[in-house]
Amino acid sequence: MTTPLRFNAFVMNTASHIHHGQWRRPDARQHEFADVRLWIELAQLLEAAKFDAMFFADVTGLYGDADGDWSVYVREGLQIPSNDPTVLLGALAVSTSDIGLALTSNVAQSHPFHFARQVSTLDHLSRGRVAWNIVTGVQDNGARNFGLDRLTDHAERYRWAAEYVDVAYKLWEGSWEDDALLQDKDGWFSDPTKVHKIHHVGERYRVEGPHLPAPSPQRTPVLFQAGSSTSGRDFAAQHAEATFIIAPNPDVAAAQIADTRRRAVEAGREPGDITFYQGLSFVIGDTEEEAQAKAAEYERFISVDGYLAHSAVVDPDGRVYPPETLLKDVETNTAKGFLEWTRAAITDREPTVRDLARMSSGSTRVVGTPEQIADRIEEWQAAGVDGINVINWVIPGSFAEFAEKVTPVLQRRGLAQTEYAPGTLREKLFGYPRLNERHPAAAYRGAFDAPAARAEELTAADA
Ligand SMILES: Cc1cc2nc3c(=O)[nH]c(=O)nc-3n(C[C@H](O)[C@H](O)[C@H](O)COP(=O)(O)O)c2cc1C
Repeated sequence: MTTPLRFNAFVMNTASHIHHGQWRRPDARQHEFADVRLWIELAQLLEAAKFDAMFFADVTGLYGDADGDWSVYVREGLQIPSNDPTVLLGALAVSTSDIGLALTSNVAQSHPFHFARQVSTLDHLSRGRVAWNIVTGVQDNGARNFGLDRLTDHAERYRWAAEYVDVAYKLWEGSWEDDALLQDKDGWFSDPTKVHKIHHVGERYRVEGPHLPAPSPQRTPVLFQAGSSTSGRDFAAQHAEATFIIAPNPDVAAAQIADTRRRAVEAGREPGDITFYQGLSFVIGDTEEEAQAKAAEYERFISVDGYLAHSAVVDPDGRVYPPETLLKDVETNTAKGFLEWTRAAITDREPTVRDLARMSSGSTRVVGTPEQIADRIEEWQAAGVDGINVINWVIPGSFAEFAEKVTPVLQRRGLAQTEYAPGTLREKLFGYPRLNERHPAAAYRGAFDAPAARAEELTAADA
């Protein structure tokens, strides 16, 4: 029995997200990203094709030695200008009914009390379709935009993330009991004995509570995570319901999936508690020759400067390493997972920073007919991948073409859903409404017994 894979449209609220230079193509409309109609049109196209979610990446600054020459980002529209995906998801929530809405937010950009409230609000607005891609950030400039001197050290970023999600779990899962909200026009709006302060006191945060929103359909959003270093895998193993990887090939993916699932079991979860989404982009032709010709056409628009800048591997002082630097000589504080993947994929020699940049653009590209693309996707599924984050070349064209030509082939093979399951995003993806009992957030259900007031005190006051 073939298991359908999950398909997310991997996008960003900017003109040049991953495949830099493609916004210049005549058929590209990603430069219209500030116009909500572009996104509503795309969301409805994806929903008609039964995509599982729109997955918005996001960053809070510029890559590389942005305090040096950062003109490349501005020239290339490389994630600047960019708009906030969290705000955009509100508009998409009211323009769709079933597709998931995933946003990326890093732990330095928003206080967890405020972020938890934003997410609960979106989960209410979308009737339970929000997901959060937990990231720790990758940019010195992105950190300096929030008062830090530079990007926090890699290991410390994950410790920070652990406290951040702890605060959010307490607010989402523990502050309000399930039957606290009454809305009784003859009595109380909510039962004060069932709404609790969380009194979080930690290394980075002190949060009294209670959570201001009443429980949303999912309470905790579906939890994605992106980060593939060993620290990233440990974090994913403990917290993620789904993790986003961009492995260079199915063998490297299989090894990472097995390792992360092993860590999940060590963390008290089950191997199936965590799913894996591989990032892939597609060049589709009715014939192999047509696909190859289209790939050559995309190559014509590629911005090498953009790829080098985006994969900017910076040294601890924030200086971008020269492209010919051997990766074994690189000491970086940013995304270590990409280095590990490059070194796992290129084993006949020591790879360089240029190899990493080239891999970022090419290794995830699948070129062929719809049937050949479906064959490749089956190979990734055989490696243990549960879903695909579809990376676009052009918006909306890349997704329109995938939906028209590849999705029907996948559906015929049982590799893509033909209908949405009922319920919230978590129910659609995993078959149950709340985080399961093995997730650390579950420990906070009923954990705060100091109600706003004791029932007997209130009864007396009421008398
Ligand atoms: C596939 C993938 C996608 C990522 N997307 C983002 C993103 O959209 N925004 C962001 O700030 N960081 C992103 N990151 C990096 C994360 O911030 C991560 O927490 C970390 O800094 C790098 O992860 P690693 O060193 O564990 O691989 C991504 C990392 C990976 C592997």
